[in-house]
Amino acid sequence: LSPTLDCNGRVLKLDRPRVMGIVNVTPDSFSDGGAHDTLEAAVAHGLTLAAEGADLLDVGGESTRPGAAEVAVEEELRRTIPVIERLARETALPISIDTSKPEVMRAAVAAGAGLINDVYGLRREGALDAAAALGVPVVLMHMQGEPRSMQHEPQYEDVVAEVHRFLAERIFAAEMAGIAKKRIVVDPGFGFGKTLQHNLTLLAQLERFGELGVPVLAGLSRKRSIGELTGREAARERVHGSVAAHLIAAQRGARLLRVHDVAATVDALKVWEAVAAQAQPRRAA
Ligand SMILES: Cn1c(SCC(=O)Nc2ccccc2)nc2c(=O)[nH]c(N)nc21
Repeated sequence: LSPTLDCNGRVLKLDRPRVMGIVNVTPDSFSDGGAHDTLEAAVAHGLTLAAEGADLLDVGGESTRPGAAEVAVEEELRRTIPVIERLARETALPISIDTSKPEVMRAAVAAGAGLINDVYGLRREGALDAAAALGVPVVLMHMQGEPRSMQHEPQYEDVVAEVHRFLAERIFAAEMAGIAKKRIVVDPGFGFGKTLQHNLTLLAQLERFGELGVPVLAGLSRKRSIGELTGREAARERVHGSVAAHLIAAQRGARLLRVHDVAATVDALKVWEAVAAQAQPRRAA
């Protein structure tokens, strides 16, 4: 299986695990907080990630941290569109828009984005139709509950089965809305309504999601679970744990990895690729 995604003219080959670099355009992610500075800093960061070897860049204007407040659509547009325009001009990389709002999807694709990354799985009003009309690939992610409340004692009978069923349903809904299966990527949504144990079970059984017949994206970078396992309080001190987790995800079939630390992840994947290339199954004599 070596699918390719046509991201608004920029082709993303999924013949091997690819690295999605995170470009947050939220004032809290840059010290100054001023709009212009935030824009400049976000663009500079995106270019740095491109230089580090990212295969695509994920631009997001609304923090989806547990308990985060909703951002108005005008504010989300003000943050993301200028960054997407600049990055689309200054790099040849596919750019994904991290949003759940149809208006932001439309404006982002018009500005040069070629992939919709929706943590809400296109469940907002009008999102499915907007994504279908835009004709770009989509990432459908699992979330239990809402960002505000999802981490209040999340519970599952069988987390893998329930996430698997949700993703199968979202694939079906997307296909019914006119989104071809070859334009769909799924994602178990690490940290979105999951305890550490749930996240570990999902990672250990990540191959299960390959049964859905579409590429799998994994995003564990610097998340709380990594912090809990390593005892690293500060997000920027979770690089090593994040690289380990994403290597495991790659070994268990993930073809897209959403990361902050591109250079470190690219190096780890190079080592893994070299060994994986060795272990080609011997042809029957
Ligand atoms: C937009 N987005 C996010 S934001 C949450 C985050 O990074 N939290 C976080 C980051 C750093 C430290 C602590 C928490 N996570 C995913 C994901 O896992 N998959 C897909 N497809 N998109 C995603």
